[in-house]
Amino acid sequence: MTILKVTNLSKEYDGVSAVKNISFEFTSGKCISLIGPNGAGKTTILRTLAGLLKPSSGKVTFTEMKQQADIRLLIGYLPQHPVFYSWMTGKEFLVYSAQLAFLTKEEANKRAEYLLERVGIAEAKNKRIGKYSGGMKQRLGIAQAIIHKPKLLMLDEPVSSLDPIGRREVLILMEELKKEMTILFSTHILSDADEVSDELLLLRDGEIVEAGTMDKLRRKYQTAKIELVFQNNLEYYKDKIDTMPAITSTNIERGKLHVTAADITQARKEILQAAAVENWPITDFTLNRASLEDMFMKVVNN
Ligand SMILES: Nc1ncnc2c1ncn2[C@@H]1O[C@H](COP(=O)(O)OP(=O)(O)OP(=O)(O)O)[C@@H](O)[C@H]1O
Repeated sequence: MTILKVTNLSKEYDGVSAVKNISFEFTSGKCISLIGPNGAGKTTILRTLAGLLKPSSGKVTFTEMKQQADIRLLIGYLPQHPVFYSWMTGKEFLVYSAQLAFLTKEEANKRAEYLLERVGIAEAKNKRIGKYSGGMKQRLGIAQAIIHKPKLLMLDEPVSSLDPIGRREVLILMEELKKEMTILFSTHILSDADEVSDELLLLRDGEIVEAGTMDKLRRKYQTAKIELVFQNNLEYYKDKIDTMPAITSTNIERGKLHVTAADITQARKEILQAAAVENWPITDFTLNRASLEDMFMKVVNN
């Protein structure tokens, strides 16, 4: 079931066009990532969906929202740089946040205890937030964002500022939470998106350049890379490989011939057949798939 529908959304800041006429919709229960380089418009989209920014044009519709209902009841939002009162303990902070969300003191207490467990920081509940690690702060921020049981949780770059341990903790938490709610999060790292999201929206300069599942993207963009080392005459073999139908590009770097191709099986076949027939002096043949980051660069720079 569709939970959110965005139609022809645009946002301009004093003549700067940050989001340009984008449309998409989400099905409930999915985890969707907004991916794009710096300045692509991720934060602007999230802030607009959260009701913190007014669109210049276009429409955001939450299908579950009753007329006159407050959008904030449906959404939990964790900004890229959340601000905490570092002198408060984690528990005090959540109780305070729950009371701001109109829970009674007793309910707030119960919800805070539950969420401290849920996000895995119960042991540190009476420690001051100033003493928390980056990963713990981020988990506390997520607990605060879901204090009022929203249907849609939006996280702006939730793992970008974390070290590998903190990053792992938060990605695991997101993996668990996505069973309970729809999650939309932004990142500029494709491998994070690959790990937790079901669907991706790839942005460049305020526009959606690709949308769909990671598998779809892989099929469309992933290229193979072959590295070859020859005993001699590198240039000669480069010219030969260049003319093969499956090969996209070749270049020589530090004594190695780097070859890219869309169809790895076909490329390997063409090279190895020629090598066998003409007895090429190959001393090394390495086959790699391009990394996710290579793929990201390809999509955003297209
Ligand atoms: N308050 C503002 N006033 C003017 N321009 C802004 C403002 N906020 C963002 N922009 C511009 O809008 C564009 C999109 O910015 P936005 O922060 O949404 O991108 P982003 O993808 O979240 O980037 P990052 O990864 O750096 O956070 C950029 O060109 C940015 O400079």
